[in-house]
Amino acid sequence: HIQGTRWNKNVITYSIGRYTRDLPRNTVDSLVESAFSVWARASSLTFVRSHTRNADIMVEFVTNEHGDFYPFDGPRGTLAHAFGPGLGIGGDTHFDDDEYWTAGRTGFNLFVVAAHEFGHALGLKHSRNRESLMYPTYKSSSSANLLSIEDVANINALY
Ligand SMILES: COc1ccc(S(=O)(=O)[C@H](CC(=O)O)C(F)F)cc1
Ligand SMILES: [Zn+2]
Ligand SMILES: [Zn+2]
Repeated sequence: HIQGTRWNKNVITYSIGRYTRDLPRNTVDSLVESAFSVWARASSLTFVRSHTRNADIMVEFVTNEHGDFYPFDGPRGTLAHAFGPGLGIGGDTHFDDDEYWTAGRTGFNLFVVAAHEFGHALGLKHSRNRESLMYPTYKSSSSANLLSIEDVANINALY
């Protein structure tokens, strides 16, 4: 994902394309909004939802081959991916719809995975700190605010 390192603006738009059938649409909308607000609360960034396809961050649920060079892999394995900041596909965030997406502790928690992916969409890399949201492996953290001190420091070092 060869992209720039950061967005050159503080107001970032997102839109939601194809949805999953695992959850009601308005649940997906609110979990996505909550995942963005985790980063908004910790930084000077603001996220605005748009209903056009030319938003900065396109959020979609897709399976297998889906038009970029990173096809998904069926159930388990890769859960999602996000491109770093940039024009076009930059920032776009895809969720593998062969996973079972939930708002709770079964399946994969959409809020937790989205918050991690949006970290990548903002330009953050993985952390080696198990407490960090940007640690490379999934765990269904129940805590309302997922960010570690390191995550807050990293997003503020970037913006
Ligand atoms: C905590 O959030 C996540 C952890 C691990 C993943 S992942 O297992 O899909 C990961 C992709 C990623 O780190 O974004 C893997 F390389 F595919 C996604 C979100
Ligand atoms: Zn993709
Ligand atoms: Zn990651």
